[in-house]
Amino acid sequence: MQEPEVAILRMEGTNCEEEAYHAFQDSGFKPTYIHINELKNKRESLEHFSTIFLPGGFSAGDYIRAGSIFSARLSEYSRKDLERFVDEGKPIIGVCNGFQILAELGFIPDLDGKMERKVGLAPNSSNRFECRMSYVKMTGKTPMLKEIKHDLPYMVPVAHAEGRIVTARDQNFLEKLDESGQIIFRYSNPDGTDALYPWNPNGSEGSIAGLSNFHGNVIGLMPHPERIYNFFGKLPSGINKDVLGKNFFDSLYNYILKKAF
Ligand SMILES: NC(=O)CC[C@H](N)C(=O)O
Repeated sequence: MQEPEVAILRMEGTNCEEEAYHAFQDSGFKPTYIHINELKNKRESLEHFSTIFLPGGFSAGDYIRAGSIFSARLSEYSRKDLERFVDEGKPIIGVCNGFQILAELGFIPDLDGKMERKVGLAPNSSNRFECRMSYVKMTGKTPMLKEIKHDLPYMVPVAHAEGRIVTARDQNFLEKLDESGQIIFRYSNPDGTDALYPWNPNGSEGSIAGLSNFHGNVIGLMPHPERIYNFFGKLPSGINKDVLGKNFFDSLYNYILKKAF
């Protein structure tokens, strides 16, 4: 069977593409780096990929807001292709800076399938860059992460300055997201209880760590599952915790096989 192809998008300032490349390869994907200028110059297109991944980093130096310039350029060169990708139910995953880009694009979380910007990633409440291990619990219902158990604390690294999720002022917006299973991950204390700082590293409303679009095929999360299980970020030996790492990418692979994109 041909390996599913994943496009790992990057531009100046992206810095987690290599960990992502190895993470996808370890789970059976064929990864390809695509620089934003290749989309601009039409030297690459997205339609033959089964998955798009937006890695972490400091794209465009986080100028204006983290992710805003990468998102504006993606919108200019490839918005139609990206929207078609979403409509076909293909996975688009954004980790950390990638989540910030997807939120700026209005792809997460669309409510009832309408793409509009209702979520922002603001500076951490601590007003500093937070970089450490954290714990997340799966609380949503995306069909792409079936191998991730609900309500179990998974250890996973975080490293960001603008990870505090803020939402539209409409009063029951978070309740609607919760009802439709779009709050994919929440930060947790190591014992699985609801997290306060430092286990919620940024002060996000509802300790939200990751969101999806209405149909669950576009996911953004601040934690870095691509960093935890390969030679970039091996866990200290003897840790016998559940980690969010290869299981995250294996789940995506199994979803792709079932959908046969
Ligand atoms: N690790 C990352 O992707 C960091 C994202 C962004 N540069 C921030 O600091 O919030």
